[in-house]
Amino acid sequence: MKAAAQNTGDQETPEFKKDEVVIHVKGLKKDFIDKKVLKNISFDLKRGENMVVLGKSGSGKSVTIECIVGMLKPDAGDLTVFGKEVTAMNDDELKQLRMKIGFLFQSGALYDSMTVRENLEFPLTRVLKLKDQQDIDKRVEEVLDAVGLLDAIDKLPADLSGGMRKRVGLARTMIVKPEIMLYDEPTTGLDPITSREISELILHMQKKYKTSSIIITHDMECVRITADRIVVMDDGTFIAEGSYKELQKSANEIVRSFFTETT
Ligand SMILES: Nc1ncnc2c1ncn2[C@@H]1O[C@H](COP(=O)(O)OP(=O)(O)OP(=O)(O)O)[C@@H](O)[C@H]1O
Repeated sequence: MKAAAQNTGDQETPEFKKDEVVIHVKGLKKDFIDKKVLKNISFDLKRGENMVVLGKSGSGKSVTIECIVGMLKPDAGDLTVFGKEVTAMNDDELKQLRMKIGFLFQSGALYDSMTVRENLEFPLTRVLKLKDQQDIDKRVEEVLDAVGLLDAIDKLPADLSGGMRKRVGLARTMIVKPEIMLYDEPTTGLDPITSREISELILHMQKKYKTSSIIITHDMECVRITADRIVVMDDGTFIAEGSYKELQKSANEIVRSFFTETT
């Protein structure tokens, strides 16, 4: 059997400034009426880096991401994306920001009545407002090739497996070449082999498009394959940070509990 790919942190063609910070978070706090959800979150995401966030259900992972894209307003702390304070952005600036950030939701969220090609054309014509059909065809074919699904170009989502739909969802997000990718449980609901394929694809897309990513997952195989760096969240704070190998040996019981099934 082929050995699974693993993130070595090496970039194939480092055209970008090494160590450039794309997301800077310091002392982030967010309360809801009866609950302090984010108590003190700080991290920097660097260009081209895959950062995995591990944490129990309800620890505040999704709330952190919702603050980053300006869907939720933090109560305190610094939060800059590409050097700009998110909380100070107006609607236009937020719209611009969101064009540079791709989300991959659990469902993949494809339009059922559209073919794969039409699903992929949609962000090009609606978001990027492209008109040149040759350019559109080229982009659609390139991204489908990257996810290994060129043969499925004229199929409807209903004719694809769950793993294939997830691949098309990833292709549809990547087609606008977002500089930052946010993955919320990308392998949930998939069998182990398909999960591994999706994880390897996330790694492949990082290398091909030089994206910076935050990956929320409980799938430790996905963590092992994709992560340059892992942060562990518990009760609204980060309690540990390191590589897979480092955290696997952690003395902290909560941190180690994530790794017990795979060691
Ligand atoms: N809009 C909201 N209003 C009130 N409470 C919220 C809101 N969004 C999230 N919460 C609460 O914040 C806490 C953290 O939620 P969050 O979705 O960030 O957890 P999570 O770590 O992503 O969990 P999971 O792994 O289950 O997705 C939960 O107690 C949740 O109920």
